[in-house]
Amino acid sequence: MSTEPVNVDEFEELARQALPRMYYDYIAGGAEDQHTLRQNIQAFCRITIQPRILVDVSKIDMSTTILGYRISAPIMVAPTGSHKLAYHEGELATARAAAAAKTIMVLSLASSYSMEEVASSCNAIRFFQLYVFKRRDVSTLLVQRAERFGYKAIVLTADTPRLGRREADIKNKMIAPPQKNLEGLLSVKVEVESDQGSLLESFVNEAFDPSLCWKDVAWLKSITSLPILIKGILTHEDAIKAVEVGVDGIIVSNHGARQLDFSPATVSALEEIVHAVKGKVPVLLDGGVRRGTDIFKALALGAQAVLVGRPIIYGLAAKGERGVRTVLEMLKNELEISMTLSGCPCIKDITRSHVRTNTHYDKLHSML
Ligand SMILES: Cc1cc2nc3c(=O)[nH]c(=O)nc-3n(C[C@H](O)[C@H](O)[C@H](O)COP(=O)(O)O)c2cc1C
Ligand SMILES: CC(C)CC(=O)C(=O)O
Repeated sequence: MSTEPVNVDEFEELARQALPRMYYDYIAGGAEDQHTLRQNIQAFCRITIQPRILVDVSKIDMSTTILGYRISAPIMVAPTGSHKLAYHEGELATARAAAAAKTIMVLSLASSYSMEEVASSCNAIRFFQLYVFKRRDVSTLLVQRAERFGYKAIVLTADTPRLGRREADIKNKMIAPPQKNLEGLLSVKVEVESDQGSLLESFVNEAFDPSLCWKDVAWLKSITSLPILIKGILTHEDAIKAVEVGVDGIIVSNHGARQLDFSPATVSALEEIVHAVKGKVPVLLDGGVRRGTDIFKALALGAQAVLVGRPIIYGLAAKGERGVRTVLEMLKNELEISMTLSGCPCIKDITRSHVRTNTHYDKLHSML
């Protein structure tokens, strides 16, 4: 029997075997009771796909355009920090795999390799994810470097005024991994007692700016000409505000359930956000995407693309660059078969009527 993984979930077990416990727990874990972590996956399971038959599906075109950039399929690499914890070539390997898959990589500010090193290692289309520090001058400098080194958009992560309570990291006394982008600018070392729990949490709580608010989007716009996406939107109220302050895109995200436990599963928040946005800016989604059918469902509910977080790191930990390539290929292949079997030759053919959410079934059951 082959031990090669046949789906994305199987990479998680390989990664678990390959990684020191502290790192695996950090990557896999969510906040507190991890309720939202489970719901991110389960909410997809409550949606059914309504296939159409007798459609010519001899050619399937998964390509799409995000902020004017053509990608081979609506599957992007989510920003996740510290890829060297998983594999020595870290984000350099991830970026090469994203380039091979002809998709967009969102590089985390908290990357192990610097944004300049990643830029020169591949020709992937790259966006840069930003955290705003109390030291605004540092964030400004990072944005300017990203623009200079060919990053095509800024993804402002807005759900992290402080770090969520990740109990495994507290128990493991998770380290604060080095962040190459901050070298010479900001130290990740914090003054704490040695038995005080997660050092990453201490760093974030000391360095990130919890006063960041809507008016600061104007500040961000004043320091860059790049398009700005806001990551971490979960309500229609905030989606409307984001459009009002003039962002160029929205990422529906609960940070992989690592911040506020009991925040909604992202796919269950998607539709109200799509309705609120009324097509004015693209809406993307991340959280719990593990199958091509998940991607199909998110697109049917109005997302323009999805981003994938943990599976990319699991691929990296298990098999380096080849692992990330395989993860992206698996998701693409699965999306292709989902589109074929549901009668959708192109991305635009996937519509709201191709899925049902469980509310339909609840209604049906109450009628029976
Ligand atoms: C190990 C890890 C590190 C992360 N680091 C960042 C980060 O630096 N910036 C950020 O905006 N989001 C970060 N995220 C959140 C991801 O961008 C994304 O929202 C989440 O992983 C999506 O859920 P999924 O892992 O179920 O695909 C991180 C997630 C993980 C698992
Ligand atoms: C806070 C960052 C350094 C990493 C992050 O966003 C995460 O661990 O979820």
